[in-house]
Amino acid sequence: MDNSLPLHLCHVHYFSIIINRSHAILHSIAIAFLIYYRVSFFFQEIKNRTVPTLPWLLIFASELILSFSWLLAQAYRWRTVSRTVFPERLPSDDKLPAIDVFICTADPNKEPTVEVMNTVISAMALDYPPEKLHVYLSDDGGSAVTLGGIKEAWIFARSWLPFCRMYGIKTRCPEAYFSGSQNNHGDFNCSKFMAERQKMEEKYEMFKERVRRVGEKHCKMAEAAAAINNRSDHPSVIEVIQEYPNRELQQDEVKMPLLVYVAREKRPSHHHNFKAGALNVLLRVSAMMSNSPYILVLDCDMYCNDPTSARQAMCYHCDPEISPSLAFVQFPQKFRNISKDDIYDSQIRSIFKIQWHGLDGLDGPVVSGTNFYIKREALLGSFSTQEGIDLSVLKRSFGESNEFIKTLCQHYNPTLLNGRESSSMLLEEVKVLASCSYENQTTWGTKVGIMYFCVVEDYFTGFTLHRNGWKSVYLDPPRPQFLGTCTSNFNELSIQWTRWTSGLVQVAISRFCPLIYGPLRMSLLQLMCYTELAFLPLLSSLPLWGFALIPQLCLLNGIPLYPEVSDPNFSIFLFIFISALSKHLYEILITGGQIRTWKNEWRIWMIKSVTCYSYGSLDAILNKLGLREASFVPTNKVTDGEQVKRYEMGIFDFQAATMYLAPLVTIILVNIASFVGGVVRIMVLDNGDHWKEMAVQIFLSFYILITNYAVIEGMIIRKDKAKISYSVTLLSAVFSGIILSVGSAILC
Ligand SMILES: O=c1ccn([C@@H]2O[C@H](COP(=O)(O)OP(=O)(O)O[C@H]3O[C@H](CO)[C@@H](O)[C@H](O)[C@H]3O)[C@@H](O)[C@H]2O)c(=O)[nH]1
Ligand SMILES: [Mn+2]
Repeated sequence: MDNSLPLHLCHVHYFSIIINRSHAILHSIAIAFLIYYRVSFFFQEIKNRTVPTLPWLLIFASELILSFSWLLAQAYRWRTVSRTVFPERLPSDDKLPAIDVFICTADPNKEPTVEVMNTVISAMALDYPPEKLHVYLSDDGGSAVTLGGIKEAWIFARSWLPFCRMYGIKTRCPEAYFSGSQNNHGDFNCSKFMAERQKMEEKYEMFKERVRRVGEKHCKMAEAAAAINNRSDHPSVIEVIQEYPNRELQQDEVKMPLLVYVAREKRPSHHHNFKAGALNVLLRVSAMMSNSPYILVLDCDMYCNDPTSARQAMCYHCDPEISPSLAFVQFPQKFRNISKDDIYDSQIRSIFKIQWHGLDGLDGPVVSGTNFYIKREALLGSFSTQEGIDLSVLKRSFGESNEFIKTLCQHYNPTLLNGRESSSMLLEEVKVLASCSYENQTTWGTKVGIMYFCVVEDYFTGFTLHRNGWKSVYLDPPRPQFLGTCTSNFNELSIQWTRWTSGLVQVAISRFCPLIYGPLRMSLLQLMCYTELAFLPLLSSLPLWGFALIPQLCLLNGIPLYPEVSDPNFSIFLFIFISALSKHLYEILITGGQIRTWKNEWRIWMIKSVTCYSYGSLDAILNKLGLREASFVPTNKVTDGEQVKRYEMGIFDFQAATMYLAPLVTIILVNIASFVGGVVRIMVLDNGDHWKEMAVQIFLSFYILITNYAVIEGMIIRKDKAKISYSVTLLSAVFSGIILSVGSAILC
């Protein structure tokens, strides 16, 4: 390696910085004018006021909250960067550090085994020395189907890995490779390659067939055993799928990474802490078996799409200058099933294309659940330098296992895998580490490992790491390193976002609230970003409810809340509106989006704010009051053909729980009523004199209606299965009637 050449480069986006900062200044000035306009109302004498105080106050509160949220979000725009790496400059293979890959799965019914095994195989096929790669699959379902599946995966991988290595295959997830287009054939068109490929494909089909049969067999057995649900009640099962290297390799033998199946013990009496709990078990089990200094975490549906990600991440972890404070390298979540329209913003565009790049210019992105290479030491600490540290202190933190505590010392080398006798001892020890009572009276999940506090373990773990002074890096190379399946229907999306927002708000309203827990421990800008995320659900849902109801109720009752069109103050509102829309459009266009992306993002933001963000916030508040328990319902990865088709065609699928639809439809009905009512009122009652005063409110209703035209269509025009059902519309009509009458009585 030539030491003079850097392993990576960081590009600061100066142009964006100039635009962002100038825009932030202009927009702030406009907001200041708005506040002045609203506040001066309260200095008028009460008898001169033409508008009741309550609606004025409410709409002002909505404007303030939204402005505050906007202000926090400016931190992401302060210093945007992107990065390039040079993996070819890494030291030779024998000097590379080892990596453990953690893959989590929870339910073979929602997470098809073949898909999970594709992720496992793609991870085994990473372009990294196989003796330095160890793949662990955590099965929270404790399912025989998954165990059977992983054994089949091992067998298939024995032929698949050499094939990929030999022909330099880039797409090493077999399903993606065989279902892909011609460009997957690589540079090899020779007949030998084609014949090999054909053979591989047959083997892959056989593999799938065998996995399917394992599934069927298990299904029958479970039926026979009266379908005892042992998902939440079973002992731990840990199996090394192939012991390696427990003997000398034969010359022609394929070098394979270590593959381990781990189902931790589950008992109804013990809280299992969802994915965070599973990852902490893997942290302990892997410490005994391979104890690699770096860990790649993957969701079961996120396969490695480019085998070079490990080397790319090592360009940072192996750089002695930044490595000491670097906790993890995060890759974006990307999805293979994003449609052109992406009506639900399933790709979470702004997070992965804008916000994380912004954080990368500060102290680094938030842990994003999957696709990150994290340093074991960042999660567990390292105790080599602190000699004389009391063993009992370590035990209080890490639990009773002496063997595990040994692994925390630097330069510990797990040797237990060698030899049959020691390996059965090892399996006994790891069973203890995977038992559900192991963490009792320890600091697992509170101080060490992945954090338990909320269901967004990723956000909270990232927050804790940054608060402890660690940094992170965001790497978004042109070829997606990992590809997953996104939620592509409204119901799943709502479930997922309700879970996320509930977790985030849980942090926001706790003692870990970034505003209390963060200051002095991290930079102001980084803190603003963590605050923005934690409060996002509240800061979007509250004002959006305000904007969707207050001006409308006032419009129906002839109360103006905004300046007249001819009033100079009108331009403040006009400016803020146009400034917000055009800045958003600018951000989308420079990151490769299109105008329709812009339209879709506005719509889904409005929809999510009044549905899942609201429910998530409520859930967190009830949780805080002790009225509800946190839950982590994994998303369903089994796709329904019709739903997929609708998503691809950009048609909303309203086959969702009434709970998610009702607020949305109610708001639309209120807006239709106020728009029609407002216009009629002005035309008929006021002979058209008052339109100037009411113009903004009429426009607001109109804007909400055209943006959400899809909902109106689903309610009135569509006849298909996925339209909004009459019962939902009827229920919402009742709600909107109540809102209109009670609201008018209170407000006006
Ligand atoms: O009790 C559980 C629940 C889930 N999982 C696994 O966690 C992963 C993520 O679950 P998924 O249902 O796919 O949730 P998503 O909403 O897609 O996950 C996002 O949000 C989660 C936090 O809510 C993060 O953990 C994920 O990494 C992130 O991709 C999957 O591999 C699951 O198998 C478990 O291992 N145990
Ligand atoms: Mn997922």
